[in-house]
Amino acid sequence: MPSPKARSSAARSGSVPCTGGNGRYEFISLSRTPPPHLLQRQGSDPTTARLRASESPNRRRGSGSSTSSTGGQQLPEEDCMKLNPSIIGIALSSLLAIDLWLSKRLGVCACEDSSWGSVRPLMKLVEISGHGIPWLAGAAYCLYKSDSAAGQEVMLNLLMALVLDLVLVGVMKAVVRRRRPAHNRMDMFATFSVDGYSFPSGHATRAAMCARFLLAHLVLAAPLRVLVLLWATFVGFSRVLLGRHHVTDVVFGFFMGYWQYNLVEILWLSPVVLQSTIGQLH
Ligand SMILES: CC(C)=CCC/C(C)=C/COP(=O)(O)O
Repeated sequence: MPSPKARSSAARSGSVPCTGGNGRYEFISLSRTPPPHLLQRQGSDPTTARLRASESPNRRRGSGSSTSSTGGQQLPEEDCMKLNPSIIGIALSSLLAIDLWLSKRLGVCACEDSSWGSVRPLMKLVEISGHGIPWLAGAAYCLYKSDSAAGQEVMLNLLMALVLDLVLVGVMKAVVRRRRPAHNRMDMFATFSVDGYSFPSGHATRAAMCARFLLAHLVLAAPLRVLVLLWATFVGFSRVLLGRHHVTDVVFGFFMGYWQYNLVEILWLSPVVLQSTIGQLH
């Protein structure tokens, strides 16, 4: 019998124990060609037959060209690479499971019968405050009413930012196609077809982007700055409470909105650029 130490070192080195003709255990390597007397017996040994059956087609074909060295042993590259995706896969599915569980637990305003169903109307008001239509209409109205060049510039760029946000979120939703939580009631007003999808939360991206925009260009008083930050956080949180989104949709949405504002700053439309563009059009 091999000692436990020998057994564990065999497992590490990728060899399997099998009995030789004299009844003693001999170790054969899975990645090396075994001696002929063992090769003959492998077909009849159930353990080795199973292991051979689970070998990759490349290895079965005897392809020795694609190898990498691990601990002195030559292992096929594909075996080394399989390890990482499985670790990432396990981490991702664990995160997904936690996300689903947490989102379900937090969806306390998903319908009137839910545990916090009585505050659903309030949550829906918060939802409207982060909806695209009031923001687009508000920015367009302020642009129309503004009589200073600086005010018009800011409002025009806010409009551009809102349209950019709708486009980027729409593309992302269409690519990822994550379904909304099962407990969500699809009773939102004015939605695009991609809003049937969940990832990322459009309200969260808009809230994060608009909050940065307001803090940078409009709101100066400290209490109002705090209020803007609280509003953005609450808009994101309300998405999960209403059962509209998973937690990860909102967290990603906040990051995406924050990053979108950087893009808005890069693409900023200045009056000089606008005038020269209009001049070229004429
Ligand atoms: C019709 C317009 C102009 C915007 C749609 C806004 C909307 C309904 C986004 C969906 O947000 P969530 O992804 O957070 O549910």
